[in-house]
Amino acid sequence: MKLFTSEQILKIEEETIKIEKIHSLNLMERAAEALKSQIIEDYKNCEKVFIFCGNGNNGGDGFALARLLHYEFFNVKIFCDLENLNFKENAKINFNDLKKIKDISINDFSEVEKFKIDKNDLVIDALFGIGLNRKIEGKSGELVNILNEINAIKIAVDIPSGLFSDEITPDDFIIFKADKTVSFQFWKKAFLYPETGKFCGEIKILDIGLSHKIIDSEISRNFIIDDILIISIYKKRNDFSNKGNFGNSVIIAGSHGKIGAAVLATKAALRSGSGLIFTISPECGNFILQTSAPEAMFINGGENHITNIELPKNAVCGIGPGLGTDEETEKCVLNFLKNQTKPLVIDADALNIISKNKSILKSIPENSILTPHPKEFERLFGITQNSFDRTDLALKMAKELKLIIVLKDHHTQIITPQQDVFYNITGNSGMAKGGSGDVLTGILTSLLSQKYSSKNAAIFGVWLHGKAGDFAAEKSSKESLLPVDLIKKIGKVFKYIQD
Ligand SMILES: NC(=O)C1=CN([C@@H]2O[C@H](COP(=O)(O)OP(=O)(O)OC[C@H]3O[C@@H](n4cnc5c(N)ncnc54)[C@H](OP(=O)(O)O)[C@@H]3O)[C@@H](O)[C@H]2O)[C@H](O)CC1
Ligand SMILES: [K+]
Repeated sequence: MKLFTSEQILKIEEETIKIEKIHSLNLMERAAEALKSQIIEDYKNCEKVFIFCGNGNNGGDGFALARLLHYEFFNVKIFCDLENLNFKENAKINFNDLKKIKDISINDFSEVEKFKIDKNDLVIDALFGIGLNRKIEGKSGELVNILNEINAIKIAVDIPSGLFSDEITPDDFIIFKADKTVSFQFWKKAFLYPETGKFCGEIKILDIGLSHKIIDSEISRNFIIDDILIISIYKKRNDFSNKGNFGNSVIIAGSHGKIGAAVLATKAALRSGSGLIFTISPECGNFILQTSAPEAMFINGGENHITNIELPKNAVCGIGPGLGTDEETEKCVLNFLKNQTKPLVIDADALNIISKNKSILKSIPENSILTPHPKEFERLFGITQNSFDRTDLALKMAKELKLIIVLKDHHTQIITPQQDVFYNITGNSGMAKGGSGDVLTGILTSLLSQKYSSKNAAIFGVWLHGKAGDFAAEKSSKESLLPVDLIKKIGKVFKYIQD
């Protein structure tokens, strides 16, 4: 799914109106209908609904929703700025329609504290949408501050009021804190970054029937990884095949005390479809690896840490988990990287070694996949002001070095040398634990060895890793989820794609 800026969304909206020969009011009605259905689905037993409306089209959505919910027997109360009824056209039409319904009370923002709002009531924010262009101040600002203190179920229409859709919102802005954001047709960039996403709660995207023809022709370099994209990437296994058809994955990982990282990466690679798996690890891990992952072949790379890397034929490598940064390992890894010609997966301590020897970056084979978490990224490429800027710097580095950067975060991004950004929306906070990254390295190496392009391996692997985490968390809980649980769910994810 493409990710658009607010300007592009407006354009798509206008062109849909033109080619479908409809009035913009129809789109507002569709939006309100979709909102109503979602609220009935999620909160049908909720009695009181408090809707707060601004003067633009976001407010118009709120007025139209109030009318529709009233006809569904909800007790609806509307709040707007009665001292400034300077509405945009469609908001005005819906406001006037609402005034005709005598059972809906219309109140001024300043009256909110006269009402008893219960924890099971709905507070709906339709103050500002993607048209926000400055800080919320004055009466609306005071209102948002009050709403943020109320204990109720809080829903934002399209985007929490006060957030910019496409860029970082300054720290001093007043922003509605939603439990759920019900947004129209597209994800917005603000939902995907930690600084702004924390205001959005759960995200629900509603189809309001904007023209697919227009959406397809509108160019974007930003994408949400959805099931449609994954199905288009997934390569069905040919029945007439043998282990030689699915590549040789080589996991280069582990050191004394960190053999677990090698085990996790190896097991994840085994579960992700590669034909043969080799693990290059120090001798101290031999018994552990052979016992816990007997399907993989052990190659001795040193005594207690890796000092020597000898690859089998046709190897596709993933290097880094648990290597440590011993001087000998550092020398060995740098020498190894210098001599590679095929794309490989580079993670964890291999990234830390590169950070200390940045000149090696230029020798890394094109289209290799680097998987830094924010700290590793900072060590590699420098500090940025915020996570939006981090994406920009990653784009620059991916282009300059011709590498795929997997920027690990709550919504991990896959950044390509061609300057595309793919945002992942699978995964959960239960995966924020040591060892999860090792599992990802195993999956990515395995996919790369099966001849997925680097870009597709990164997109597919990151999505698969998150989806496995979601399946695992469903079964137990985020707290108790372990990286080994992800590995156990990889099979279920493949089954999900095939069905
Ligand atoms: N995407 C779609 O296809 C549809 C979207 N809908 C809804 O429409 C809003 C966007 O509506 P819009 O009217 O463009 O914008 P807002 O409602 O967000 O804001 C209205 C105006 O408010 C002014 N503004 C901006 N920031 C502030 C502020 N901090 N304080 C006060 N006023 C502010 C600004 O006007 P100015 O002239 O003052 O600059 C805005 O124009 C979208 O989010 C959806 O909810 C449709 O209903 C369905 C189709
Ligand atoms: K809003």
